[in-house]
Amino acid sequence: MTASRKEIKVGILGATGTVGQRFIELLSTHPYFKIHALGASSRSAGKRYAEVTKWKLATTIPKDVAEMVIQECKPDAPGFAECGVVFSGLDHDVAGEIEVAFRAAELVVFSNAKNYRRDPIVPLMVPLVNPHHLPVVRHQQSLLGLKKGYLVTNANCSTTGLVVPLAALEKAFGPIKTVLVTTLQAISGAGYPGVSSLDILDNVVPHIGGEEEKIEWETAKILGDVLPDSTGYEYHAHTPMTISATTTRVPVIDGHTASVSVQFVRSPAPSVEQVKQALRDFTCEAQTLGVPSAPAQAIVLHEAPDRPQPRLDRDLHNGACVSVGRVRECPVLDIKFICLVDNVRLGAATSSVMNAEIAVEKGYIA
Ligand SMILES: NC(=O)C1=CN([C@@H]2O[C@H](COP(=O)(O)OP(=O)(O)OC[C@H]3O[C@@H](n4cnc5c(N)ncnc54)[C@H](OP(=O)(O)O)[C@@H]3O)[C@@H](O)[C@H]2O)C=CC1
Ligand SMILES: N[C@@H](CC(=O)OP(=O)(O)O)C(=O)O
Repeated sequence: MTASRKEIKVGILGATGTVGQRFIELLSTHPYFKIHALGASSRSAGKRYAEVTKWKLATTIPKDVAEMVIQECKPDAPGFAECGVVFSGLDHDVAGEIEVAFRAAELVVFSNAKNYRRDPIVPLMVPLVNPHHLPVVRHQQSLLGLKKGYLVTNANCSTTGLVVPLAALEKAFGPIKTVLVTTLQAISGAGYPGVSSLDILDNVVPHIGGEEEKIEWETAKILGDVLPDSTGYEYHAHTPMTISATTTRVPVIDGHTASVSVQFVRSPAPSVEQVKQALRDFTCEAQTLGVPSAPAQAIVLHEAPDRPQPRLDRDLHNGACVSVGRVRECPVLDIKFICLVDNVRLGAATSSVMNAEIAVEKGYIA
């Protein structure tokens, strides 16, 4: 379906960072996206990618990328104007102004940063859950007087790992009423150099600034509906969902784990076996569209009592799925389970790439 697509040139903003490096890795072997322009801060601009990037992946820097010269993050910097898609892994301190400048220059931007996730005309899209939110970009364009440019964001990495199993459960059993979630988040979530080794080794840090609030409100937007005229979103409006999140940082390099308890609106609640079956059976639009980065299985259900584990399970389906295990009855709510997401792949770069692939497949990228 996608093998015959013509090449689309892409740019990467924040190309030197933690998320930027995953973009490079994923896009350097992509069937039709072709890395064409790289942007980072003025500290890096004008220099060769390999010269300034503290490459932290086990793979080597792709040869042609290593030699590329990094540009300033300006839409008129060499290369960006020719790009059909610009991916952003920019620090949130600077993402706000830069991303809207690229959009104003009629470029299509897929961002990881938190800045515009709450914007009522910007899709907050988790590719395994809500590609049906994409049509709101047409309203975004008409409000801003744009013909081609628009902005789509993906979710916070912990939110992403949570909403995939929640979406599967809502699809099978109807609305969820209450969610309690406690995360154990990897250090790569804080970017590079991130959390100091003296803070995180032999330790658990029970606070990640702003993270709990993001999980709580983002989930409601993602699991909500598009308004009938595609001019915005309803935040899980028919049946308000109460979510309480606690977030912690743990000494894991990649992979955010979460302990989740849910209560359904319906009573009696589904059994543990029914919940497991619904998680196993979950399929999503990214898979039916057949986009190149879609995992063969969106949710991998683990039966072993000690799985999922970040070190053992984060690489499943190239980091593009969510692992779920330890599904059991909850004596307080209805059901509880553990889930795991690769925070830098499905939690960040893979979601942006898959979102853009979905946009290509649905005709939103020329
Ligand atoms: N890490 C993760 O698991 C996740 C991260 N995110 C989000 O993705 C984004 C990137 O995160 P991450 O890769 O971890 O961050 P890093 O700190 O590792 O990388 C930040 C990038 O932003 C660039 N940058 C910094 N300042 C400027 C500037 N003034 N102008 C232009 N570019 C600049 C840096 O370039 P230079 O090297 O030149 O300084 C670098 O490429 C953030 O918004 C983050 O919140 C979202 C989900 C998960
Ligand atoms: N805060 C997340 C990563 C992140 O950057 O999130 P956000 O994109 O929502 O700011 C973590 O530390 O693991």
